[in-house]
Amino acid sequence: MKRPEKDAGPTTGAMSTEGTTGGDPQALADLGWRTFFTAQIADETEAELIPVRVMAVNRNGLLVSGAAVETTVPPYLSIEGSETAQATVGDWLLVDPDTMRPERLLSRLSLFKRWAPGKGRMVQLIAANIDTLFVVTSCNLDFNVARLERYLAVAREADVTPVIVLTKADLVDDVAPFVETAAKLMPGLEVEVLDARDPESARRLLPWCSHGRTVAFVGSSGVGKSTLINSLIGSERAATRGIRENDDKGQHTTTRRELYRLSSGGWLLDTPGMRELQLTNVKEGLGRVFAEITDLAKSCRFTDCQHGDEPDCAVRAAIAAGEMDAERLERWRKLVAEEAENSESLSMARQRPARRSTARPPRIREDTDED
Ligand SMILES: Nc1nc2c(ncn2[C@@H]2O[C@H](COP(=O)(O)OP(=O)(O)OP(=O)(O)O)[C@@H](O)[C@H]2O)c(=O)[nH]1
Ligand SMILES: [Zn+2]
Repeated sequence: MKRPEKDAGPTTGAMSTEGTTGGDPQALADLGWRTFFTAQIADETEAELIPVRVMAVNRNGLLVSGAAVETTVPPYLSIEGSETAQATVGDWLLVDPDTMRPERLLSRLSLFKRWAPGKGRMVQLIAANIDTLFVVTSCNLDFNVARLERYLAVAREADVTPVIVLTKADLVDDVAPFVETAAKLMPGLEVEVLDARDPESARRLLPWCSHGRTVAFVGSSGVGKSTLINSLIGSERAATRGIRENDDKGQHTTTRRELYRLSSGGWLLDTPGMRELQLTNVKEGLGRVFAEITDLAKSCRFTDCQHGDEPDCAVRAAIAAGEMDAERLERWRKLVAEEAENSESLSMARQRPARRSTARPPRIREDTDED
């Protein structure tokens, strides 16, 4: 199926919502609705349904918001056995206005998921319809290009635009080498550098956090994510503290994952799953991050060239000519190997349990509090 065009750019202003009857178009646009979703409404019957966004996944249902609607609806379960069979936080659903049952899950702009081994668990959905992933690292000890490339690959695999955020700019004499190194890690990559403690400097992230846009943060502990999030959430900062305190004490929380409103009109998706993004099944993402290697490899003599000692290797020729960094190739090699090993060990772990009938759809499981 051909996907409708996504709306482009971080600073896109008003988003069209014509074609829905789910209430005030502006209220829907505020929640992140855009033409990509409108275009999926098939017919008049579907136009009668109410579009709602999943704000949190609870044990007993989905907390959803729409235009003048905020309620809990039963879990969405489709008969199709695929990753579209369940709704996750950030998803858009069409619900029946009379029964308030979810009737349809709309195609996603992006999807973070992870593969889990054992007990028939396969795909765990983490979050849908995130526009921007802020990959946070500090301009000091935490700065590690291979780790950044790993996050970038996971973001690109999920169809999310990553933005590198370099914090602790105040602790180094010269930020230029960090910015320069980071910017080269992926074609078109944007890099922001700031002191996360300064609320004025956190404003640098606002272009991605405008009305209806959804963002998430990843990065090692202590790099400044919470500090930045508190600046962006503004008056609603207590909400974030709330989940953190609950998580830290391991308390049972009914809404473990949620979308938070940012003072700029955007949404922050902050979930434990986001903080544990893994390098599995991200072959395509790696190809996009290391686009120059993927491109050069097309000119290697052998289609399966490993860019080692094969003759007529275009990648090694580029390194010899000083057009490419040998260390970059080395990191690519390691990440590809790591990705293959992780993905392989997961698929082995999945095959180990007694085989089920092939007629049965793959099981999809949300990550719940037992994890
Ligand atoms: N000097 C300086 N300190 C910072 C900056 N950003 C964060 N810090 C400090 O670093 C410490 C850790 O910041 P947090 O915002 O808690 O880091 P985090 O990424 O949320 O860490 P986790 O919650 O463990 O994931 C705090 O004491 C912050 O005040 C910065 O840009 N400059
Ligand atoms: Zn080659």
